[in-house]
Amino acid sequence: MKSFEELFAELSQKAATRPEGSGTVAELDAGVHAIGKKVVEEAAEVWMAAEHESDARAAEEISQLLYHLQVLMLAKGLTLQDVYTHL
Ligand SMILES: N=c1c2ncn([C@@H]3O[C@H](COP(=O)(O)OP(=O)(O)OP(=O)(O)O)[C@@H](O)[C@H]3O)c2ncn1[C@@H]1O[C@H](COP(=O)(O)O)[C@@H](O)[C@H]1O
Repeated sequence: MKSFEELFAELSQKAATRPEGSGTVAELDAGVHAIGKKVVEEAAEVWMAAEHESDARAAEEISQLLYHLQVLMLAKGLTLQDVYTHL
């Protein structure tokens, strides 16, 4: 288990060091357009799980959406502070 901040730190490290086999690196290489499509797909899965599946499934889908949002932030060069400033 990890926090939002801990995941962002881990993904930032992956983006910088580009380890072999990292799905994050592959997704970053696919670019903003592809990552954006993944965000939309995951958001739809969150909606479907929240409406039709268990709370546990909804939580899992939400975690995946948060992951893909963080990858999009990294692809755009956005920091946590850039986002938090709007909360
Ligand atoms: N939290 C996540 C995470 N959430 C979702 N995903 C990715 O998002 C996909 C979402 O699953 P779906 O079932 O919706 O997708 P799918 O359509 O079956 O998958 P694809 O065919 O599109 O890959 C998963 O297959 C993962 O590729 C994640 N990939 C990585 N992480 C974490 O990110 C960190 C870095 O991971 P790597 O870069 O892979 O080392 C690690 O701590 C991981 O636990």
